[in-house]
Amino acid sequence: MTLQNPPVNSLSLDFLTEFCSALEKLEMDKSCRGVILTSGQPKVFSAGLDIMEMYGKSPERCGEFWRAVQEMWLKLYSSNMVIIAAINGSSPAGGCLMSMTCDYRIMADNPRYSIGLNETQLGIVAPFWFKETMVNTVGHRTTEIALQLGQLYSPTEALDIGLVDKLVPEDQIIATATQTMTKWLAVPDHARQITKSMMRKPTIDKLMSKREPDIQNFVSFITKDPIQKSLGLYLSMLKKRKS
Ligand SMILES: CC/C=C\CC/C=C/CC(=O)SCCNC(=O)CCNC(=O)[C@H](O)C(C)(C)COP(=O)(O)OP(=O)(O)OC[C@H]1O[C@@H](n2cnc3c(N)ncnc32)[C@H](O)[C@@H]1OP(=O)(O)O
Repeated sequence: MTLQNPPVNSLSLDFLTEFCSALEKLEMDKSCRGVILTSGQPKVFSAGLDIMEMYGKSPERCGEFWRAVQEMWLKLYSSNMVIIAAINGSSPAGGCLMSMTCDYRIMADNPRYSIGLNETQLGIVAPFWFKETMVNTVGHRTTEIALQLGQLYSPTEALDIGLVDKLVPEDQIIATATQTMTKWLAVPDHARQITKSMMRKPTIDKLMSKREPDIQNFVSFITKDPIQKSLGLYLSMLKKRKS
């Protein structure tokens, strides 16, 4: 699957809806046992959640958006398929979350790229299921530091902490992902799927049982004046950096 939402694959409501429906089709296709997730945009895997979906929007729309974010995470994290992330560009926040839901992460070895959950840098807070996905990936202490600082890691740093599994030159990323897929698909599906579910189920069940309160919590947090102000400042910083 190639992410195509120019310019930076930000995760808007429309894009998330389309992504989930494409993933569902693959999930139901018995002949499809694995997916390589990559970006069709230069330099960026995904810029994370579309900030415009969280800025100046009605509570109803924010709620609809957050449900789609939850759906994307649930579909990816609980997939029966082998999902390999070929991270061919920067992958902050929601982009990092998406990568962490995959079974294996291969990142292009380019020091200009970065990956991490940088929410606190925007004045927002990574919800419990973002946090738990990271704990499940890199452990509790590293997550605590990473989340409080809103740390973005270079590919080498990400490999050091286990946030990605392998670095390769960018032009070898798909070939490496394909070789890795062959190895993962050599394991009998049922045994691998039961094992994957055993590892991830507690986190998935937790969100499933708290979906509505999680949406309410997001809406009440994101629509607060100081949070809207922080997002506005961050957006203008992004635009200024460009000029
Ligand atoms: C209780 C729970 C409460 C809250 C939880 C909410 C959770 C949120 C998780 C998130 O995912 S928040 C999003 C965080 N994302 C970021 O901080 C990434 C910001 N973007 C970048 O750092 C860079 O754009 C990039 C490294 C991804 C790519 O850099 P570059 O190739 O130089 O592109 P530009 O910076 O020039 O960006 C092009 C264009 O795109 C706009 N843009 C970038 N990111 C986003 C985004 N996430 N949402 C919306 N728009 C984005 C950027 O402003 C530029 O727009 P122009 O109009 O100036 O072209």
